Amino acid sequence: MLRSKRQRISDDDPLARAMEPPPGETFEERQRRLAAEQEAKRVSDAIDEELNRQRISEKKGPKAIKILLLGQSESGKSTTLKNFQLMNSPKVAVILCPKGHNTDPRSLQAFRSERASWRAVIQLNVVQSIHAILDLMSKAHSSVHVASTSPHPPPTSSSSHSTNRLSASHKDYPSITTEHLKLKMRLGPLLQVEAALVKKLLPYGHVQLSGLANPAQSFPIQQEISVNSSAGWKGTFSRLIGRDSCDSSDLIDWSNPDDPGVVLNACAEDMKRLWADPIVKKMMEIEKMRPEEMAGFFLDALDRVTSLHYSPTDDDILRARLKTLGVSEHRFSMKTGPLGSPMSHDWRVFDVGGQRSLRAAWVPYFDDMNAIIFLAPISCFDQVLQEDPTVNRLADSFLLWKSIVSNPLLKKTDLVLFLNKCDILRAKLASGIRLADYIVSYGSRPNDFESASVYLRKKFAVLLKDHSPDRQLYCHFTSVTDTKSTTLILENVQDLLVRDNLKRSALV
Ligand SMILES: Nc1nc2c(ncn2[C@@H]2O[C@H](COP(=O)(O)OP(=O)(O)OP(=O)(O)O)[C@@H](O)[C@H]2O)c(=O)[nH]1
Ligand SMILES: [Mg+2]
Repeated sequence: MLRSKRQRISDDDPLARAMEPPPGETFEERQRRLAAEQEAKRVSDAIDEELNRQRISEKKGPKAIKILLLGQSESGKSTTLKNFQLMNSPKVAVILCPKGHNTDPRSLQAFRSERASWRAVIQLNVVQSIHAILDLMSKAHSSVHVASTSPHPPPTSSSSHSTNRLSASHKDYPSITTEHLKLKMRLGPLLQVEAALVKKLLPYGHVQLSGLANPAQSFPIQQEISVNSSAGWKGTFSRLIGRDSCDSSDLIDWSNPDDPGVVLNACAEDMKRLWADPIVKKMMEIEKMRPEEMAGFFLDALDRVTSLHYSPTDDDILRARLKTLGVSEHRFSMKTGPLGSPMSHDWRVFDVGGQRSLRAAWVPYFDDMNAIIFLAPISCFDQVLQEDPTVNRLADSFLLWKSIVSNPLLKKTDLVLFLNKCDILRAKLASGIRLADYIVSYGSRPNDFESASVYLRKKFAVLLKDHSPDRQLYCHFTSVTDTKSTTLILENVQDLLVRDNLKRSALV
């Protein structure tokens, strides 16, 4: 009975039928068949084992190479990160978006979902530059007014931006006219735009008041917004508009009368008038205020950035200023490798906030990094820290570099030094600002970029030699707002780190 049931199953099941011993199999034939089956199983198990081994080793993989970006606030860390983003964007020639806001297909890929958010940041940067100039005008006005009614000169209080500058002790401002006062009034609506833009970004960050409150000025004091770059602020404006698209600038409702761009466009001529005004220029000169060297400077592109259909280019995004709060991690998979045989590597780049109060948050990341890119803005020799106006920015960079190179947790970490903002240094020295007036030891050396940059590099090299003598100095002169040169430098750095990584894994 049992037999007949098995017989039925094998009749129904083609696999069972195929596996059945051939009818009338002899003892020798059976032995041969079983041996063949055993061999087939052995081969199959070996294949499974190999596949399993490959899966495990893929999982373990070559470890991601981790880079931590360090440096004081405004040194260019987030801008360097944006360069990594640009390098990592797929270089496809197909333009998927219907509206070609930017002709570089690479850039369409890199920042496309963030463009509307960066537009708002740039608008805020523009408004804040104008705000700073208006503050200065108010200050000059009140100081001239006080001087004309008082036998004593007014005390010198600094404007919001001049707190970042070692300012002149004696201020002899030119008088402003009623035309200036009218201009200031007409620019009033920009303050509402500023408040609205700050409010939109606020849920993702935090507002800091910068500069000193001046009771004589009718404009409120400046606010600087900082965001946690991992907090999703870049989607803020897309979400406000409410839909998803391939390029977030396609989501901007150009006909919305409440769009900040409308007010900026309406105030464009007055902003240009203010920026070109000779009396305002004279005031800025006295105050040593040079907006063109400040973070987020767009006053030389007012026609473009205030146009009704303005959408930021990559260069604009690189120049936009938004202070970082906290630490954020960015993952890239890039083809890099020495000897002309590019391999795909996973890269993790960590961006941090550089302001003094945020530096304690760097330490937990120290023991797990392959490399640190340390940014020192060497153009800042005549500026002070925003968070502590008693400290010179260059002096702060030297101290910070010293503490990084001598930190025992970073003993095995590669250090790459970017002496940044070389474009600003070059322009500053060419305009007659003397390095020797701020660094006495510079002495009578020529006040040109070549001599100054070599001198400053040497200062950083000496600190490394004194505090970490076994380490080699990898140093680059950079202007990280220039993507072309920065891409070459970052490729060079990546090459160095891949080689180093390979060397280390060979030693392990
Ligand atoms: N002209 C010029 N501007 C630069 C350069 N590097 C950075 N900037 C600008 O300087 C401003 C500050 O740069 P960020 O990259 O935001 O500075 P950060 O180090 O991230 O600053 P925190 O986030 O405050 O720590 C931005 O507006 C940049 O566009 C440079 O080499 N040249
Ligand atoms: Mg930053």
